[in-house]
Amino acid sequence: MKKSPLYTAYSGSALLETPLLNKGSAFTVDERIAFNLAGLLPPRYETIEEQVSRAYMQYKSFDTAINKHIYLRAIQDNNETLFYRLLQQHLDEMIPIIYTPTVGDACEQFSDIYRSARGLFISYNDRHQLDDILRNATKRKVKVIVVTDGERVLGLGDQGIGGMGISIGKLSLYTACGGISPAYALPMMLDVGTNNEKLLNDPMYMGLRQKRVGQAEYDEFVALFIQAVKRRWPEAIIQFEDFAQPNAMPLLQRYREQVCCFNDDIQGTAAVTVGTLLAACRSKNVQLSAQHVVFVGAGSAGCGIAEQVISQMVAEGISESQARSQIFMIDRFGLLTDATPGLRDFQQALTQPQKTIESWSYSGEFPSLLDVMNCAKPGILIGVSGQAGLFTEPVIRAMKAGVSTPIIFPLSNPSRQVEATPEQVITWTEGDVIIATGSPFAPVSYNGQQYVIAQCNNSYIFPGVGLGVIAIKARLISDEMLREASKTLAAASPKANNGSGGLLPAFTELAALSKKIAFNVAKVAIKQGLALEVDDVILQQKIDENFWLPQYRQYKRISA
Ligand SMILES: NC(=O)C1=CN([C@@H]2O[C@H](COP(=O)(O)OP(=O)(O)OC[C@H]3O[C@@H](n4cnc5c(N)ncnc54)[C@H](O)[C@@H]3O)[C@@H](O)[C@H]2O)C=CC1
Ligand SMILES: CC(=O)C(=O)O
Ligand SMILES: [Mg+2]
Repeated sequence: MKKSPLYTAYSGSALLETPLLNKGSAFTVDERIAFNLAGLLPPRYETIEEQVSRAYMQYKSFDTAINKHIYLRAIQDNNETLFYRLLQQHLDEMIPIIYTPTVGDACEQFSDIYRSARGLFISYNDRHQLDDILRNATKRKVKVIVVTDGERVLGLGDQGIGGMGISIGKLSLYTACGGISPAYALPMMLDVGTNNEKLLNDPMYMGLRQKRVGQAEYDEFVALFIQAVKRRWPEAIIQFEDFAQPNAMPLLQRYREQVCCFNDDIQGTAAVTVGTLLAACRSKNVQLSAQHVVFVGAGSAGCGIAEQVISQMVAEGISESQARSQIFMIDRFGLLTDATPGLRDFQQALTQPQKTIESWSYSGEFPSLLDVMNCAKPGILIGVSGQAGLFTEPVIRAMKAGVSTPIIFPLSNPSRQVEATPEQVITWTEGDVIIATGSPFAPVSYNGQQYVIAQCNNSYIFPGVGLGVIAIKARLISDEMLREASKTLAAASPKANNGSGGLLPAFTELAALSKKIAFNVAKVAIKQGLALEVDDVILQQKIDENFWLPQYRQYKRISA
């Protein structure tokens, strides 16, 4: 569909320096005259396809993933349309560069590799100038904000201001896979200090050089931030990303009824994991509600997934207490039971009664992961601990001894934090396994068979949810909407539908999948009274209209 012309007052070098508007060598002869660009560009006019060819050639010349990341980010900061066109054409190859695993390195090295401004950095010291700061944003019509405080970046711990890398990466996927115009997407970083000594002692570190502020100051700061966003962009979605466990759930509970927000690590991860589990169970011809499920890492992601697994089991017809009895949460000190001290509220609801384990054989104070494998005989094992190597050979072999075709999801990111590599899991189960990981892994060959490794990552969920919410201006994001996203994902599984192919659709199909998720999620929002009613035809039209594509528009000049 050809877009209408875009009217802009920018011209000359200001136009070339505005990434949302810059077309570089693709400015036409007429535009070069109309916008005072003559002489500022090499004479030859180029199409976006020609620009993509050059950019890809340059991209290929970099040897390391981090240098490729720096190069792609430079294009993004220079010409967003070209960046997304390049990404669209090489999605499989470039997603691991702009997102996990390489984004983890980019967050760790954020200050070292910093090049140019993007998004908003809001430091605690600026808490009384929030309205001014939000007014300074280069984008006026913001519809999606990804905000982090950098305290738990992937499985890499406190990265302070480096968390901005993850906000940028998530929003790149919102655009590349969910069609959200980059003009509407704003990454944000709340800088409240860092407890990472390495960063505090690093002369290059660009964030506040102090320990994180105390809880009362923190809560007040976040409250001021939420109020300021509500004043400036009342309809914007706020995606909380990579907040540490003490703040993730409390912030979600505090704000989810006040603003259109969600926590990606709790809710997005739950939606993608339950969707992938449903696909796995379907392809194995079993019910999720018949499984014992073990989680390693009873944090934001683990407890978020567990609660959604319980809802799904109840929807399949078992009682809630039965469903809870089938969930085994393991953290640093072993299985969580009602005798485990110091648990948070959301963990307490997921403990096993001590009396359940009375007949178990174990030696420590609480059963270890290996004990749980031997005694609970789970069909499903999920890793969300952020700790590499926890799924050891004895653990996987013990699981396999208790069940045929175990479902094993080591979901921690980035790749180097994975609980076990797909190759290890496939070898130790002798190839009889259904596996998905959080970061991308290459297919594994075992005994003459190729195993495609599904990437169970919340990036399958948030672009579509965001698109649906924006299309109908939903007021809030409900659990039911996220459950619908999960169901839509499960229904798109090639393996569950055809008995072969990947457990999840390929990333290259994510744009089409996001539109389906958007449609279904929007319908639920309408049904729940969270958005104005529209019929299906109009709804589809709104989704299509909101789906931005990386193509240049013709520019017309308006006087400043
Ligand atoms: N695939 C995906 O889409 C997603 C993956 N994740 C990954 O999950 C991991 C955890 O994220 P969150 O739950 O938000 O963090 P979190 O910090 O809230 O939870 C991690 C939990 O693991 C526990 N843990 C640490 N060492 C352990 C050990 N040796 N044994 C058992 N438990 C241990 C911690 O005590 C903590 O409770 C991260 O690596 C993150 O990258 C998170 C969100 C989405
Ligand atoms: C994928 C994601 O959100 C995480 O690892 O934190
Ligand atoms: Mg995250």
